[in-house]
Amino acid sequence: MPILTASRIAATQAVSYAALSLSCLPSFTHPPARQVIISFQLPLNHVFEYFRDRKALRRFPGMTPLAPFTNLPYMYHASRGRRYKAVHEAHQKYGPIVRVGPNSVSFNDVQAVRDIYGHGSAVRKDEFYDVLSGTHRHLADVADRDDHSRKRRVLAGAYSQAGLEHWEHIVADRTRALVQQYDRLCNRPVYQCTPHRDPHLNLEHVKGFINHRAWMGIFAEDAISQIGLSADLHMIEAGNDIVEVTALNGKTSRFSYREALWYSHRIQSPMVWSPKWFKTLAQWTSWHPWWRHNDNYTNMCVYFVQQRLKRYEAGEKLDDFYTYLLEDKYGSANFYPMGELVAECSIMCNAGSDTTGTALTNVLYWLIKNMETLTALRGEVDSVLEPGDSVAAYDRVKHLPYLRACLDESMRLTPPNTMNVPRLTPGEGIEIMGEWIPGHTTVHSPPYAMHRNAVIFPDPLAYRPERWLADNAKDLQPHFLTFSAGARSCIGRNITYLEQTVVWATLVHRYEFELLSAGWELSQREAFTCSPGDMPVKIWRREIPVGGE
Ligand code: HEM
Repeated sequence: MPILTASRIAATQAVSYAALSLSCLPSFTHPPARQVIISFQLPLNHVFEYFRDRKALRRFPGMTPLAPFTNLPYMYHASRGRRYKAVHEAHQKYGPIVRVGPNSVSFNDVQAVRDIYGHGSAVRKDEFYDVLSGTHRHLADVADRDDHSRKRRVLAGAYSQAGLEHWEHIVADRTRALVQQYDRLCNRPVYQCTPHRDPHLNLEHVKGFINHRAWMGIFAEDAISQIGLSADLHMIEAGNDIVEVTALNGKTSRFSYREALWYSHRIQSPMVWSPKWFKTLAQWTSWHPWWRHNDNYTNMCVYFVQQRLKRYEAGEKLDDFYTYLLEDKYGSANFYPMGELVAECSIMCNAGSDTTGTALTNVLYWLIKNMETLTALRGEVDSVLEPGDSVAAYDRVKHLPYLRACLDESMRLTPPNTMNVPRLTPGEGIEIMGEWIPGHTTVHSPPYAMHRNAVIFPDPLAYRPERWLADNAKDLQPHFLTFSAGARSCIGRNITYLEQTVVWATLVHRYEFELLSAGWELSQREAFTCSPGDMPVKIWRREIPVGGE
């Protein structure tokens, strides 16, 4: 712990008296004058806390000069969708430990990943999750360890590698529907915008192209609704992700699943980085139309669960995630409250669609930009599939090393989850990277920056799947933070690999692709996850060589 010097104590006391004198303003002060004084008091308190430095965090460089005083710079970058880049740039400039807010420190080092996220670490989920949670906690936002273990045990079978056989046929079926659409669009390409539309794109100019971003979002949403709740939304067949939902008040509405999720992320993601202010800021911005999307998303989850419960009560035997939630392994009802069932639906439809849709989009971008890689991948896929196979059988492609390396390399360069997933140090404090961090401090590691460490990933900006096949490939894993790490890492990673593997083996086997132009770049914008913008792609059927011709 740091030792206070005499000069530091004097400075601390001086600021302390200034702040104290303001907070003890006599009640007879004229109201407007009082407001003016209070508006000065707020920033002064921040300055006071900075010099007081109770937690000795002043030893770490600030992400910006203002960051040690206020969360505003972090929130500002979040509102512009480039928080992850600002953190990366700060680490490049100042080193592996950077203070990103008055009570928030980012650690860009694998030792920190072990200390913060590792099994056995005493940190817990940050207040960030508390303010975002609803009446009931779900698997991702529950802070209590026992409650988390209980939830994770209940769902473990559904998410396990062995459990994948239950979902393979759904993924194959949805991929088949996608192929039917892409076959149709080969002849008559139709460009559809999504919430990720790029304002700089001249839409006239993209005639003859499909929006691959939109289709990957639709695929992921359709697949997870079916895997999770047996909800046959058939969005791929419809060619859009419009859901029709009856809310508890009996009102029926139609809206885009993706829009509901995306705009509710957009409105919440900047303000949540100041958890103490979140509720106030939400109230102040309650007029904003994006909050309506948040309501839509909640209504959608409630509706999905109601529909699923109706089928359960009618005695229908279904095979989906909800079977695990509704009954134990002996078939006895679990009787979870409705709020908990809705909360689990919310995380499943969110984490299970947004991230995978993003990952599926990014892979194609990197493959088209690196044609020799695409050719090598095709060679591998063609070697195990027949020319006439319209959908890749998972059994044939699940162990293809180059395919897996292509997926991992895309998720390294463009991790769908760029967020520094925040954790709170325990009351007694902990040591991170050899530094003592006092209790109740927000700590985290940045995937985007970790994945650009040139020592671990030489030539870090190059898309080079071969690095995942090299002799030292195992050593890269602890630096790969796409799915976070430890006991709270992603439980859905087997599901997303299943989806990505089948979709990409199928698509590279069947189609050729072209971007709008050689220099065209895919935009990325972070809300909670980092979402690619719309992606115009020209597709056409391949002439598949028969018998190794
Ligand atoms: C490329 C795809 C995916 C990525 C990049 C990803 C990433 C992550 C990350 C970084 C976390 C930790 C979040 C935190 O600590 O706040 C997480 C947790 C979680 N993910 Fe995923 N995920 C993906 C796919 C999925 C899928 C397909 C599902 C569901 C079907 C899913 C469900 C979950 C759940 C329930 C948690 C909470 C786990 C816990 O706290 O025990 N994810 N994911």
